[in-house]
Amino acid sequence: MASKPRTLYEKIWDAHVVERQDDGTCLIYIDRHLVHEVTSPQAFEALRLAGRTVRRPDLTLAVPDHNLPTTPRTAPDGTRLPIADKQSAAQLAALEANAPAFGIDYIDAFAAEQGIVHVVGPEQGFSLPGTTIVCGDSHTAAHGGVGALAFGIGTSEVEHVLATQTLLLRPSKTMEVRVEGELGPGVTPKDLILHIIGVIGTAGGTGYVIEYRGPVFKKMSVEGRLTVCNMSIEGGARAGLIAPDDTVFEYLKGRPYAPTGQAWDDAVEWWRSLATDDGASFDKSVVIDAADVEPTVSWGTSPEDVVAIGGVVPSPDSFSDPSKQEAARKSLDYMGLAPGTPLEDVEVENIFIGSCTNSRIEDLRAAAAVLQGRKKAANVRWAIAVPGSGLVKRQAEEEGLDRIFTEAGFEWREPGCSACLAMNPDKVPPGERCASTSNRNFVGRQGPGSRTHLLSPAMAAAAAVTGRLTDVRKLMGE
Ligand SMILES: CC(C)[C@H](C(=O)O)[C@@H](O)C(=O)O
Ligand code: SF4
Repeated sequence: MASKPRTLYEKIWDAHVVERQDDGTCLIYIDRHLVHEVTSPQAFEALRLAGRTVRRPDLTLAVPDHNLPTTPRTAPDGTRLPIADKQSAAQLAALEANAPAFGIDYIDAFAAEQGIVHVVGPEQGFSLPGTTIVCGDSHTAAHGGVGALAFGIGTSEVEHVLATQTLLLRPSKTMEVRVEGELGPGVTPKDLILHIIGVIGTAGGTGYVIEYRGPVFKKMSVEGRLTVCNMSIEGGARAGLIAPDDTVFEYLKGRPYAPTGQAWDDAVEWWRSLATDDGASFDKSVVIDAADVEPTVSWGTSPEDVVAIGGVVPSPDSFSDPSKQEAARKSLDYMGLAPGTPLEDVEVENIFIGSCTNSRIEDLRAAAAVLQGRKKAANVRWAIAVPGSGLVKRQAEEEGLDRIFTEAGFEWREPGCSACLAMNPDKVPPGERCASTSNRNFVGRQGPGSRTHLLSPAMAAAAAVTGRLTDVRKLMGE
């Protein structure tokens, strides 16, 4: 008898069930565990107190990112500079001590490979198709871009995975986001995922794992796929993933943690078999026409508060749901915006190009293409470009992108989470706006009182040049 058609998610899930309980809860094997400094100290401490070891240190990789300053980490004479903030320093020191104590691979703050954990995983070939990947971090969904089932976990689960290499989980429902057609010029994967979240809402994916399907994703680079999957959590989903294909295999081949020789060939054969079967059904399906996606920006304090750049700040009354009306009123008050204002009239004082959503080489290239031969506007006080990893930084420097950024008036920084969230010195001052390529525009996200507008790297570069939110297509080909 032919087996029932299954989705990509179901195939990965089934391949990792260690034990299934009567109520449907499963003990799931975890293939890869990424660790950063913020959510790991208590987990390691708990292991220590219980006298436990890490079950599979070889499947665990640690790297600092959130608390690191992005200014130079060493003095000109090579001395390592101290971290001023006490809590940050303590968390970084804990990771630095815990990794060798528990025998875990550790990329330290001074290594060329250091970077944001979600940039480092795929870049090192640690994140592989068909694997289960966890990290004590909500944006772990990013790794779904290489066809992994990847999701964020809490600190107590970090401890559980460290100790057992397994997790107790209930299966998720399946959701398909199918994008038909082709994205237009100047419309990027970031615009697409902002648009998708605008359509489904921040609760649209709750209880689901999303599979992004359709011709747009087949043509999309790995970098773009990581951007899309990264923000699945902003649509409420547990994880997001895209079927692995030759684009992914070519990207991963030869990377340090990727399999080699016969093991590589065997892996590719299995990876090819993971695509959702014809006839498999999803619990929910959303269809998006790529032609409807424009360069998109956020106006409020939730990632679903998005509008095409040619649009206006919406009126709270335009929402039918009374709680959304109230939320929109509060958002607009916080953001200092009046309904009806054209987005292109909104001035920005800060530009942040970075974060695990948009700090890969393609993102920097897209921003640099807009900035080439141009300068930031006089009202733009602070503009920073923060590569997602030391390897991205080096590649960008080899291509001369750092000079394009600095000549345009940007600061060229060391890798880290930076101004994505206010856990390190990179902050947006109260009341100021930031055109930001990150993934969250929550109240206070980039510093107390900061006002975030989410957008793509090309759009952030356009905003830097004009000092206002700007349709990048107007600057293209000029
Ligand atoms: C600090 C960390 C736990 C947090 C997360 O889980 O995502 C951070 O990375 C974020 O983006 O808000
Ligand atoms: S870059 Fe931002 S979203 Fe990504 S892990 Fe760091 S803080 Fe979280």
